[in-house]
Amino acid sequence: MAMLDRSLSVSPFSSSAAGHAGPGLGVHRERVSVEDLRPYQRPRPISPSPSGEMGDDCCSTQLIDGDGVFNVAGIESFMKTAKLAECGLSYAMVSIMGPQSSGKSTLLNYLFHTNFREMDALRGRSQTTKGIWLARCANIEPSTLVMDLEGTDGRERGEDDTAFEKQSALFALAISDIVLINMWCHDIGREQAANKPLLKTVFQVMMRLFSPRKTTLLFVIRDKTKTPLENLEPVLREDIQKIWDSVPKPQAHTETPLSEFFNVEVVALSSYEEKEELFKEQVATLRQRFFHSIAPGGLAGDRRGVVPASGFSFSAQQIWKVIKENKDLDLPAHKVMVATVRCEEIADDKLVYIRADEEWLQLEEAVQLDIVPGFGKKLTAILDKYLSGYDMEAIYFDEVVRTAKRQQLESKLLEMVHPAYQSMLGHLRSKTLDDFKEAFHKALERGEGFAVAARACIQSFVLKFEKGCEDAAIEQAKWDPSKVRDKLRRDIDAYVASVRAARLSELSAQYEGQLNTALIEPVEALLDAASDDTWPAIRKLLQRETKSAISGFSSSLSAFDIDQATTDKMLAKLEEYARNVVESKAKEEAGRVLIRMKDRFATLFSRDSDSMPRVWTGKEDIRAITKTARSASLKLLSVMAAIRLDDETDNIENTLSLALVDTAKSGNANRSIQSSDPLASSSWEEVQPTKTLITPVQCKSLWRQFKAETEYTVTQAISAQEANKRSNNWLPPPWAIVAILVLGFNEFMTLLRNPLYLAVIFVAFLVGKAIWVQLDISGEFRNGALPGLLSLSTKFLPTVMNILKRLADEGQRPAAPETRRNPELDSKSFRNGVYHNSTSDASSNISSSESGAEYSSPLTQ
Ligand SMILES: Nc1nc2c(ncn2[C@@H]2O[C@H](COP(=O)(O)OP(=O)(O)OP(=O)(O)O)[C@@H](O)[C@H]2O)c(=O)[nH]1
Repeated sequence: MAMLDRSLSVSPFSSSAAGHAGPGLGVHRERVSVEDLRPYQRPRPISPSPSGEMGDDCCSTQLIDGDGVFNVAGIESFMKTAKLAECGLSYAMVSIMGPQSSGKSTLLNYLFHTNFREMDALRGRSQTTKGIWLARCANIEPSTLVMDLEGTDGRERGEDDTAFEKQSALFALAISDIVLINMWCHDIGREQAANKPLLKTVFQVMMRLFSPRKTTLLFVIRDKTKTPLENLEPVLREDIQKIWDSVPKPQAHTETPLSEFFNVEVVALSSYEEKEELFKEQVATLRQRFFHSIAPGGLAGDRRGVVPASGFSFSAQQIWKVIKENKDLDLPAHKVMVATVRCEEIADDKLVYIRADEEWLQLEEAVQLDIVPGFGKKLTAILDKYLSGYDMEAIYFDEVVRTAKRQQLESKLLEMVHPAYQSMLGHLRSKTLDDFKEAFHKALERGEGFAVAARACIQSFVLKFEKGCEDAAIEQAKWDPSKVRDKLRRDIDAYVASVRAARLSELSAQYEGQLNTALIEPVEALLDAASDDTWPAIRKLLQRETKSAISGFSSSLSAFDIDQATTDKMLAKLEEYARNVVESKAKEEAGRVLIRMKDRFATLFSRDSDSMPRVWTGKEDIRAITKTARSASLKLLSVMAAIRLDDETDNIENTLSLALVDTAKSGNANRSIQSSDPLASSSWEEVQPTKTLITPVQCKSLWRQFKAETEYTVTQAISAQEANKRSNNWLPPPWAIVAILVLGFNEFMTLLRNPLYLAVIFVAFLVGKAIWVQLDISGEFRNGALPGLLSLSTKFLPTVMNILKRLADEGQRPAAPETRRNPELDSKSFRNGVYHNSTSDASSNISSSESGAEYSSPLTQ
């Protein structure tokens, strides 16, 4: 009753309405404007359009038709026209119930300046409002929606058809903050009051709300009589209480007072038909109570179950659906359900909008191609736009639901934009890597040490990458770029390793080349001059060059900052390379040993100690020369037979010498030794197989081949020597000379006694010598005796004739001073019994020297 008392105390009609219900009453006087207090000019009743809408300008629609069908299209259109979605929670819902043709629509139109259809008074009382109509009140803050319900106890539906009445009552209670109960003044205190069944229905359906919110029931007493309201109100409240008490309640609410569910307010209005002006004034005053109705202390009941305006359409549909299905209506659960659906819708809208967002599409396209400066800020702004949009739209929905849906939206948004972020990081990574490569190469070209340059560049570019990541980061997510950074580090490290490997390889190649130059030709020369000092010299050369290369290589490696083990390994490799160079060269030379041996033999055999070609005159000891030359060749073979880089000693030379040279000397006397031939083996004693270049067997074979191939030279030399001897040995043997002297003593004495004979003999000698030279008798017989005789027989007579003719010519020619010969010249040009001019003399010299060289030419071959 305390509530009733309080309500009554604030009612403009509770005390002052008695007797003189006039304007100026009520608690909201200070907010009343002149416009509001001015009696409202009743709008002309209008007829609903076939679609159920009353017109565009009045912002109203039929929410549920007479058959209980919800007008989804109508309410969506109404929501847009009334811009309801923008109201958030700042709106109030008012509905009116009451008997049919009790002036409900008339009251609403005057109270809220709406255009609900009213009955034409001239046509008599019949049902004008069917179903439930919805309109937006004009010029009331906050936005107020009003529902005009179909009248109760109408003749049109029949006495028993109360299903729609109950459904619409429940619907109105579920969504309204204020429910106006329209009743005739004369029904108060009457047992058969017209609105008693209505109130019963209201209280019954209220029980079906699982957790009802407190609704304000504003009883509007129509056609107020002269009885003051303070007298009427207790009677009315008594009636209400009786009805409440008579309503069957669930166990939980048997003792629950009416005030638990309802704020009861009462107003009384004069008759519109009889006291229209007064009616209007009272209605204008009542209108003031609807201003700021949802503020604390306002007319509206508690706002626990209110759904945000943007969810009103969906909420109303769902409530009506539940009511139609005759299920219990759990308003808190309904509120959560509406919040869930609406927040999802809002979130889905945001996703759809962002996918078509021009700014986002441009950013997404740009980041596919290259780095986008300020990517993080741009994307943050885009995401923020849609997330704040969501927050604004969903702000009035259940916080738990709203937050959960926001998180879902954020996750979806982040999932959608994450590939762009990844793409950005990808560009950053590849750009950083490219820049690193360029800077690193430049640093190396400038001559910076490899390790120093690598360290500085890595530090600088990883820092750059991290700055880029910071630029790409968005505020809505803590995305971790460490994986990409790690990949970049791996790529950089791999690149540095590859450059290091290439540089080291170049460096190795450079020192290897240096070793090749320093070793190959000198080793070849040393091996060519095979002697006892050959391998010590090669060892010395190898040590010197290796030391030099290792020292250079080692200092170059220090710039690479590589570990000691690797450095040692590389140095050892270079050292081994140097050794391999020498060994390879030795192997190569060993492959040509036979040629070398022959060359050496030919050189020593065909040239003397002054390197002059030998002329086999007959004085040379061919056997000794051959032996010396062969020994030298054998020396070559023994030097080439094995690699001796480790200062090792072996017995190869002795073995070869014993087996190949001394065996021949000892001849066949040592047949038994031959049976244990030291060369009948494929390896040398004390020499590792890897160090063996020519095996004993190969040596033997080579020697045999060498001997066979040099034998011809020796034979040629011997032949030449014998030929020379023959050509120079024209004197008869000494015994013949002695015989001649003894036997020819008488003839000699005769000659001495007669000098004329001497002259004749001298002339005969000269003629004979001339014929000898002219005929070149020795030359003719060179090709054999028979061809020589045949040739001489043909040439002899003409030559003799020629000589005689010349003598005759010389005898007849007078001596002339200018043609006198220089006796000195004559003596020079007369050689071998014939004259030669100076030119022929020169050619004769050449020919002579050539003929002298004829003996040596076979040897030099
Ligand atoms: N006596 C009386 N009649 C009124 C009053 N207000 C309106 N009327 C008349 O009652 C008749 C019905 O008015 P409506 O406003 O259409 O009544 P309603 O309750 O909306 O009617 P339904 O929508 O058919 O239920 C009209 O002829 C009005 O002129 C009033 O205060 N007193």
